[in-house]
Amino acid sequence: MSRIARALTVAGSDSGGGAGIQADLKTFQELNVYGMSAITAVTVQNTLGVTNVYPLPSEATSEQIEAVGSDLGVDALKTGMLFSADIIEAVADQIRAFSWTQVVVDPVMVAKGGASLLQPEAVRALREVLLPLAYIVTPNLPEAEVLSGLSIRTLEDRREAAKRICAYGARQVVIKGGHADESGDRIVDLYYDGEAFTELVGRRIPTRHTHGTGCTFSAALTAELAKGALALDAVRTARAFIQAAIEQGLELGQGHGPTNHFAYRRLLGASR
Ligand SMILES: Nc1ncnc2c1ncn2[C@@H]1O[C@H](COP(=O)(O)OP(=O)(O)OP(=O)(O)O)[C@@H](O)[C@H]1O
Ligand SMILES: Cc1ncc(CO)c(N)n1
Repeated sequence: MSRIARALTVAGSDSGGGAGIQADLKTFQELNVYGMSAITAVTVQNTLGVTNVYPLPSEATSEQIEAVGSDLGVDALKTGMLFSADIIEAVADQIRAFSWTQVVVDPVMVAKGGASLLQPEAVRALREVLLPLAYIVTPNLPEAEVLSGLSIRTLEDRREAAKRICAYGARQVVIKGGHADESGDRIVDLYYDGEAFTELVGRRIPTRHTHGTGCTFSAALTAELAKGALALDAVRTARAFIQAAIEQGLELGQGHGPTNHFAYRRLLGASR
């Protein structure tokens, strides 16, 4: 039997189970990848929002990465909520020490309800220390504005922002369109590989249950890279995964509920 692909998530814990480490591990499992985690912070969170954040010392994250990297091995990893510049530096040191290249950076900054998941003074470290190590970076529109320093209104602005983000050293970027024009009936995620743009157009699903969409999308992308997929193929699968997960929502909680991490498996089962 060939060895199972292994993915690591370096992110925060979401007690509500829809985002963060929990969403990542569920997604890895659904895509037949062995999942591991290095926790950066514990959030007190449900579908109504984040009520507290308890960051871990950066050594705790660093040691978790070292423990799994030196023993189980990592084919691809993603970063999510990193919270502080110290944690970003520690994660970057480990990525360099292991010479990992299949690195997805989801530059998580703010939770849906507005709680800060990244200290403002850590943005610079994210841009200057982590982006150069990223194989693919997956900002939403507000995050792309912060990283690029541009205000993004049109698709042309998005292209310019993607170019600037790649200029910081990221190999490829996907600027996600979830936050664009809420009334439109389509969503465009823009992929840029440093040379060419690809627009991934999908149907916007009218729902408030979109908690953890970004985490789930970047986790699916990481799982596909761990299995050896090419970048654009991995992006397409991740889109299909999140589309199904939003479409077949679970209707849980009183606020922004989680997506359905089982949905893609059911979709594949139905097409067989
Ligand atoms: N209502 C929707 N219908 C269909 N696809 C969606 C919808 N909302 C988001 N997506 C898709 O989900 C993925 C994540 O996009 P989004 O812009 O919501 O990320 P995010 O803001 O980082 O998410 P979060 O911070 O909640 O984890 C993208 O591929 C996007 O196209
Ligand atoms: C722990 C955590 N990471 C990321 C997000 C962004 O969705 C969240 N809400 N919580």
